[in-house]
Amino acid sequence: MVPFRKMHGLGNDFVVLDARRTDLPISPARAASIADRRFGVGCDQFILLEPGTDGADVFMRIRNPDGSEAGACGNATRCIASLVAEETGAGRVVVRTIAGDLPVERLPGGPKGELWRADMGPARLGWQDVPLARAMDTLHLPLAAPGVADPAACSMGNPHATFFVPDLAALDLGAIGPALEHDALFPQRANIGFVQVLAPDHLRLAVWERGAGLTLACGSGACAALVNAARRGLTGRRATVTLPGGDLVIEWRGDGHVLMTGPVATAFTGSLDLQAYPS
Ligand SMILES: N[C@@H](CCC[C@H](N)C(=O)O)C(=O)O
Repeated sequence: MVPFRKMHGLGNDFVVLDARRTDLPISPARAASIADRRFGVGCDQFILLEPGTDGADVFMRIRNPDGSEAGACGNATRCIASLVAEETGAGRVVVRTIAGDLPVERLPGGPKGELWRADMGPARLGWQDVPLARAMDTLHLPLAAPGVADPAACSMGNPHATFFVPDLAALDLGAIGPALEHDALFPQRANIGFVQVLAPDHLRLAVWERGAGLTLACGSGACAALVNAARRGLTGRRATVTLPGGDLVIEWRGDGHVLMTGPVATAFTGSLDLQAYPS
């Protein structure tokens, strides 16, 4: 039996397995079946911890419930930093992903007395960075679906497109999300954000996540939403982003790095029999 921890950031939930000391045979298919909400434990992202080296405290491998690998997961970055900090007592943790090293700090605040602030790295704004299928201005993509049009795109280590809408509640996100995620403009598919600007320092956001569908919160999506809103002149460079699961505070620093502050939680721990899931 292999121990796991179920964590979440604002209801964006993760099954976390620890392969730092013992190698664990986790194929994409096995991760997907553990992530299945009916036949497995169930989660929005499956997280495998591997040893950190050369300045990183831990390596975090991220898989969506369809088995695909992601370069970034903002909510999991905070959760994994808090898990490592619990072990070491450190207030600062460097989480490595396939997209880069993300320093995370513990701060006082929030209902539980602590929040975690992750430096999610620089927002990347070129069409090749997202990536998009061909050269174009990432501030205006030729893409539309019923009720939405003209998104902006950027990469936060994973691909994001952000639509700005007058009324988020009026959209049927489950109906329009899948086609947008798979549009031919996105050779690696994309996470699709839908943003209602409430004030120059407050956004309401819902995200149809690549490989996962609608989630209660998407940290990298909140970073992309603030960056794209600021690029469009709709907000300043710091805003509260209200997601279905709660609030994140996002700041796009002058050097291009994006800081994300929010809570973490452990829902429960358990153990699972890996052999019960396809290899
Ligand atoms: N929930 C995440 C993003 C997870 C990865 C994403 N679905 C992708 O495939 O890029 C977050 O909090 O950022």
